[in-house]
Amino acid sequence: MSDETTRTTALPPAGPPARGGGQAAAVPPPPSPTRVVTPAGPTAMAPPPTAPTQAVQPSGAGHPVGSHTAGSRAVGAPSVRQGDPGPRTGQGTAQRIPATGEVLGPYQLVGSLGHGGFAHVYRATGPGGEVALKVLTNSESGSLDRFVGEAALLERLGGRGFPRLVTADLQSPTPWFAMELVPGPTLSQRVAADGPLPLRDVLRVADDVLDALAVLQEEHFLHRDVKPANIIAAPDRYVLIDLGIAKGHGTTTSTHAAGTISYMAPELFVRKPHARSDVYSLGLLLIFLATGVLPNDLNFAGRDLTAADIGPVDPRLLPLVLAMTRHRPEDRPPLHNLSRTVAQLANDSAALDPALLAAAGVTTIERGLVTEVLTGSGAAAATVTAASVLVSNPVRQGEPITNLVYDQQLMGRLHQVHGDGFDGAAEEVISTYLAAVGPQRAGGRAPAEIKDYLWAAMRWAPAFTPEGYQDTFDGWIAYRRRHGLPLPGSPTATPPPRRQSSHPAQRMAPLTNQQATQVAPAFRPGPAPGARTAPVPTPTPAPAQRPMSSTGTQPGTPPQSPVQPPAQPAGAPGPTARRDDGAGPNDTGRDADRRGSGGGLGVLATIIGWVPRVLLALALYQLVRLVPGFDAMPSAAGLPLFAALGGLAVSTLSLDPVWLPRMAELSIPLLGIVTSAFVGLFRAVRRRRGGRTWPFWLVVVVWVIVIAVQGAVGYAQQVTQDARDSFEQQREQIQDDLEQGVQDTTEDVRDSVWESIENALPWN
Ligand SMILES: Nc1ncnc2c1ncn2[C@@H]1O[C@H](COP(=O)(O)OP(=O)(O)OP(=O)(O)O)[C@@H](O)[C@H]1O
Repeated sequence: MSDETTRTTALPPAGPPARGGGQAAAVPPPPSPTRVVTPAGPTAMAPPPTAPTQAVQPSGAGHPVGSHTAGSRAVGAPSVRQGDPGPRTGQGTAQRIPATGEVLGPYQLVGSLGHGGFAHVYRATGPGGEVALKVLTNSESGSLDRFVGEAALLERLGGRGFPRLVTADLQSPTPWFAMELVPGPTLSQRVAADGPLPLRDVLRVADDVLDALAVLQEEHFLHRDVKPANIIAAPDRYVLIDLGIAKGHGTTTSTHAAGTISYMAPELFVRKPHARSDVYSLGLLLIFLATGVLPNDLNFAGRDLTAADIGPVDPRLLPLVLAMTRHRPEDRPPLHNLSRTVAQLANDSAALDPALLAAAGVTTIERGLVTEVLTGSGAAAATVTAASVLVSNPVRQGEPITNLVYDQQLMGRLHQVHGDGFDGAAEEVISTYLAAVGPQRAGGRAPAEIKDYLWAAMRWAPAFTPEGYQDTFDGWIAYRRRHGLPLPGSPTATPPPRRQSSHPAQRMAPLTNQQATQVAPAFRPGPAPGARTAPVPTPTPAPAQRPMSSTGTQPGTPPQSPVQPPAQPAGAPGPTARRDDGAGPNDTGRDADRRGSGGGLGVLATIIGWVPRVLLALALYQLVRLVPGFDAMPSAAGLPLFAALGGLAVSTLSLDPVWLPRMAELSIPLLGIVTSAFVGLFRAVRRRRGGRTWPFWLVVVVWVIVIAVQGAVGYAQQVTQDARDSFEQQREQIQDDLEQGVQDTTEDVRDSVWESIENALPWN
């Protein structure tokens, strides 16, 4: 657009040497080794700034040319946020998508290269030749910051492993930046066209991407969206693109998990980026390149991959990809170890160094402090892409349901029903889940719509139900029961083993994006089309929201809840096991049962559920009373119930009646233990978690200790008093004896003196 005020930034011909071998560029070297900023026009050249440095800054009418700090490095988002008074804020306004032929700054758009949920990328011609021109087309909150951040980071990277930034106008009503045009298809296009790559090419991709990630790591950034569509296969190298959601290590400022779900590392689902999160995605990418498919349902498996999870892959590659995709990020090898392993593989080295693939301590560079953080939500890229496969009512980023993919409880259960081939049970699982967490999470969407969205987001292909079973929740339960598989809600629930069914139809090859797009809208014949438009009902009493089949499956069998944790073999770690510890914020199974208890039984359950809590409070109160100084507080043990129980205990155990108050006191926690155990039994029958008796046992133990200490102290006091009394007695006795002795002696002396005197008198 000719009326746009444009800043043109001509960068030096080359930054530091490209680690990824970035020799070839579609953009010829710019005419000046220094950055040139012009207010307008493709040819106008402003005087060079005072320092030969690069900076991406928003420009425009509000910013006089050269007002930015010369010599500063990448400054992007902060400058825009603080100083942009322009007409566009990037929030709340729809971004225009430019048409081919339009002019942006000095560039004319000659064709589309592709687009994501965030931006459109065009082939454009301008001064210096052809460029890839990226235009922000997403108007959601934070998009502009993200876009500016991407341009700033590209500039910092200077073409090392990534396209080199050429020019930017980030303050235009249609923000854009021009970068080096990397010729070639993306790796997803290449695999779609040619099938899996030979090992040699897979290793070259690994080598180049590892180099690019190392450069990023030096800048303390993660890419967070390593996937085939984000790597361009140039004739001489593989170039990583799309830094839109790159983020400083260890930051959790984003309110959304980010990345493309199929390739996302498990820790990103809980928004805890790790320095080795990209390693995980790259490991999956290599598997995809080598086999043409992604391993099945990784995100919620909660364990490391095994060879059985991966299609036929060159045995030399296997240890590498298994190490890279370890579930715990700290178990994955660091980048430099991986680079060395890849080099060994590429050189056909006979002996791989296994130490390189072992878990290694976090390196200094990985621990690097966050100095720059690109702000903004990265979830848009993944979720909008996934949502876009829905034909009608496309899901938009920001809808409540887009966060459901990050709910481990729900997704763990869906992963199970899907894995068993019972996609038809999913709607029931979802509706029960919504009844538990609140229908607002559905954002007015019907369970069928949500299911479609989740299936598309997870790239899950339609499953085939085993013969002889109905594709319903009840059918799933019947199937699991028949095959001796753990059932939902079993008290011994631990994660399910990854089951490779012998049923060929149940082996679900993940789809490519394209396949998912084709399949997802019509993947399931179950719900009638009308059902898709029926929104989830607004809150109604819990019993009405409970799906019919969750109240019973077969005559004489306990009811199953679709989102209850499944029973699984003991010892296996995983998402379900984590849920069972009861500490998770998404303990929807419990909630579901709480809310889903029907009618009078539900009220009864609630009342019974509170009895142990009241008893525990009373028992703790009594404990406090045992502390010297607090014994003046009124005792709950005097209540008729406890007094009667105390009396019963004394008579049954034939104790001294003096123990009556103590036994009444002790009856409180003991009654708590009994009621809690009963509640546990009651809940177990209703498939809920058992009652907890340990707090009462704790009270009893403390009570016994306090009483024992009190007894010991009392005994010691008694013994001391007795000893003191006896000593006193003895002392008095001795004193008496002494006094008597003295008196006797005195009398004896007196008598003998008198006698001597009398004898001495002359007249005697
Ligand atoms: N430098 C480049 N040279 C050539 N083609 C490019 C370049 N950058 C991007 N493309 C093409 O444009 C497409 C979209 O680019 P990019 O992934 O950066 O957009 P996006 O909107 O950020 O996507 P996403 O939604 O994945 O974040 C790419 O798949 C690629 O085909």
